[in-house]
Amino acid sequence: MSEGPPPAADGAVRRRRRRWAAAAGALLVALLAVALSYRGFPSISSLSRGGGCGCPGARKYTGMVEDCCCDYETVDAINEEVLNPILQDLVALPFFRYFKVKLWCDCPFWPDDGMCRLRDCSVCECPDNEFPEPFKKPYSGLSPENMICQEGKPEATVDRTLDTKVFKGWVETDNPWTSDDETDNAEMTYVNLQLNPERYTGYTGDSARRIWDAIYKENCPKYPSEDMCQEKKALYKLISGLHSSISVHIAYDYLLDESANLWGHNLSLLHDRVLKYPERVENLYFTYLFVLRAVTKAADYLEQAEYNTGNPEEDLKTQSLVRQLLYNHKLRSACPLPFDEAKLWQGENGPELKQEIQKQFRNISAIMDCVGCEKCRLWGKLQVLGLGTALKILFSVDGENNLNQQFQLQRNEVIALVNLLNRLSESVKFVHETGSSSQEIIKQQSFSTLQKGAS
Ligand SMILES: Cc1cc2nc3c(=O)[nH]c(=O)nc-3n(C[C@H](O)[C@H](O)[C@H](O)COP(=O)(O)OP(=O)(O)OC[C@H]3O[C@@H](n4cnc5c(N)ncnc54)[C@H](O)[C@@H]3O)c2cc1C
Repeated sequence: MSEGPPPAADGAVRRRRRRWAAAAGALLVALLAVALSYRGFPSISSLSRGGGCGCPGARKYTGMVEDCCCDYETVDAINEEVLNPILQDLVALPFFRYFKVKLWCDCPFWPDDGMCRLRDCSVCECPDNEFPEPFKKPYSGLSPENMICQEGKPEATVDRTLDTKVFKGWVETDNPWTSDDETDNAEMTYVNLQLNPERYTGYTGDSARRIWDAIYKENCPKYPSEDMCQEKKALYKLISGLHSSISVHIAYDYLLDESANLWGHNLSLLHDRVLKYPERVENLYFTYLFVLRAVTKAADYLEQAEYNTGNPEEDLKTQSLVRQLLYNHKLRSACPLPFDEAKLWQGENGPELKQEIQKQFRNISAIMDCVGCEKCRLWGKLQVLGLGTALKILFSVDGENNLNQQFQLQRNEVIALVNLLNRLSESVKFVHETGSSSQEIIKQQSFSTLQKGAS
């Protein structure tokens, strides 16, 4: 009697094993799909969102950006080919790299916020010798007292080093959409934005959450239904789009290994905070188009503005890049009206609604003084001023929809506006480039976790 199975039976066993493997594979895929949907992943069909073939990994966002006049494909193409390269060069030039800001934490809402007091030196509890020497190096422009007050997080500190270039002043004018008085120079300092990239700072927990909660709950609640008016919906989307962009920058430049001071992309953070929620990506594109519309609407004003910093070569370059940004032929023909602001404030109660929303936005701007991390406060203030400037341009000071003769921008508003556009452009680019690959990485991670669990 032979001990092993006959050759014919051997083939049958192999076929049976293959069938079992196929069935087990199908079961795993089904389990994976359930697990992914449980974790809040969009379904495979919603991944393609009208992208044609519906294959996972295919481009996700197609068609018109909601409430805008330009589609996702055009935004991605124009951003990558035209806008991003111009903006990247522009923000590095002297005119756009120095931002005037009141960094003192002067929170009007939570005077007892320990986090805020501590970080701004009212209470300095950490002894200087707690900080390793290499941590101090990049911040040599700061006084030792300032170093003490960063709770061991030097990456959250603003580097105030400036070069010796001088500025030619612009008009001093206040922005009605923001709470800071932009004409008041007391306690204002200049910051070189190039030395302070927006990135991971370690600012998390209750303090950060409280800021976002206050912004959303009290000042721009998520629109509950289709009934909500367009203007309130737009305010929510602007803030949500800005929030997405901040999260994208944290994910783009993340401290991966603190002991080795290793920085890099954190794709799972990008996925968990932004990509997992299609609405957050949509709001990012919305905010980008809104700000782009403001920049192109103010084209004549911006073209004639003074970009003098005392460095003729760099200033000529600034002027030339500003013109390229404003009058780019590709942009003008592909996306002539990124957002149609004329549709807003048309109802009977338009003027009252505008006052209400202006007040809410001013409140949001005041909340920036409560952000308990200096660098986050810097970028929070800059970007909120940038949005306030876009709102001022689109719905100019006296409520007219057209820019009137008296319309004026402050230099700092223009700096904030262009730097905000650049931040949004970077976020759109990163989301577009890594969107589908990060989905794949997360899926593979979930798949191997599932496999480990099954074995
Ligand atoms: C003005 C400001 C600037 C900041 N800048 C930085 C920075 O430069 N670097 C840094 O490391 N940290 C920064 N932070 C902190 C950062 O934004 C997060 O708060 C922090 O990383 C904790 O993240 P989280 O996962 O708790 O969710 P959070 O981002 O704090 O979100 C809180 C809640 O808001 C909702 N939410 C999240 N995203 C959106 C969205 N796009 N649209 C609508 N709702 C949303 C969700 O319900 C979420 O649970 C900043 C915070 C603020 C308020």
